Amino acid sequence: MTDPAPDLVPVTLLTGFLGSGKTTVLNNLVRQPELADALVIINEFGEMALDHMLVAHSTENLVMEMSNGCVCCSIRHDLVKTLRDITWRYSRNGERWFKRILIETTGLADPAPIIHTLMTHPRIAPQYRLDGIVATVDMGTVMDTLDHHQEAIKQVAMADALLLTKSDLVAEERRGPLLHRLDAINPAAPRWEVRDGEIAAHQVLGLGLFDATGKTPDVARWLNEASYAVQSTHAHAHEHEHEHGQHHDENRHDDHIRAFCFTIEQPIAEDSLTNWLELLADFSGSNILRVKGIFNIEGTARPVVVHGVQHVFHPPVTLPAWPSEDQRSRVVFITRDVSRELKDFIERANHVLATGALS
Ligand SMILES: Nc1nc2c(ncn2[C@@H]2O[C@H](COP(=O)(O)OP(=O)(O)OP(=O)(O)O)[C@@H](O)[C@H]2O)c(=O)[nH]1
Repeated sequence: MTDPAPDLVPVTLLTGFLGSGKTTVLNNLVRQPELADALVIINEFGEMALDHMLVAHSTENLVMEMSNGCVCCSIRHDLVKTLRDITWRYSRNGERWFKRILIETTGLADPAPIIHTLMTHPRIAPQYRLDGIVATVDMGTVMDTLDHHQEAIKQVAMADALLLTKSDLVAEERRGPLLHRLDAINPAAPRWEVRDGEIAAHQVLGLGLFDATGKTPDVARWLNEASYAVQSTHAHAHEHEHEHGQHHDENRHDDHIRAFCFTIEQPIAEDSLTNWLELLADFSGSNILRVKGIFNIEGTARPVVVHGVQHVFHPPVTLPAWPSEDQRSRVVFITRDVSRELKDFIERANHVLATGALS
């Protein structure tokens, strides 16, 4: 297990569908003192690179990436190159001056490949860590967007925080169904209503579990397992479902998203966690969108946290202390297209965690 590594540069990913207000938010964020030492990377797709003109950041602190070709491949390639080069390109007197990075992705991006690059690339992972995924959601168009665009659902499902933009354009009676729909996709992420990009930097920074100030990280917020209506039982799963009696169009993509939370009462063996991580890493499907867990390991006083995007996991991190009285192990899965096979797999993973037995 590793200790939280304050020397890794935190990276915040700002995602959200086309026109959902990312640049407006970014523009507001970069004026705040917390982001004075941030390097901003804007990834634009296609011919028209306009976003950077809208961002009121010193051009010294701004990197524009232009992508053509396949969104996912070119983003991955460009990002690796940019992140590799910026340490020397943006150093003063031989020292890197920026303390954090903010990446605005193109609205069509699936965030997963970008996150995988940050977490696994041999030249990138040792230098950077994902601080959080923030997704803007245009309240005016989100229903339609979610109906038609898988990427938008993935952006919402994977986010650590949702910024609900343009609420001024939404009639009061439309808000309920809209929030309900977001509940079904990502019940745990905190949501902030944002008018014309106005959001305090501290609400979108430090969403991960590392805290350079040495404070105990806010695991409760990170895991937010209360939103899954967890009742304490032994290794028991609770599925976050739509409310009964609700009728949805069967073909709606986001009806395929489910969130599960497991709680394990007894401390678990370290081997169980190792086996569990191996099992998940071997899982070949991409239908596990996000996994987060906090673990009480036998014989240790400090909790271990793990988080993964699809089958890629950050190395487990030992926190300085338990953040609250609750010292049970808890795991959250956000999944897509929950087939019988996927359910069986999650059950098996759960069993491995509770017992350590791989079969
Ligand atoms: N009414 C209203 N308009 C907003 C709000 N936030 C952003 N907008 C407008 O929405 C439009 C799109 O905002 P952008 O910030 O460019 O969106 P984006 O996600 O960066 O767009 P792409 O880069 O094209 O994906 C702009 O005209 C903004 O002025 C809001 O809270 N209310």
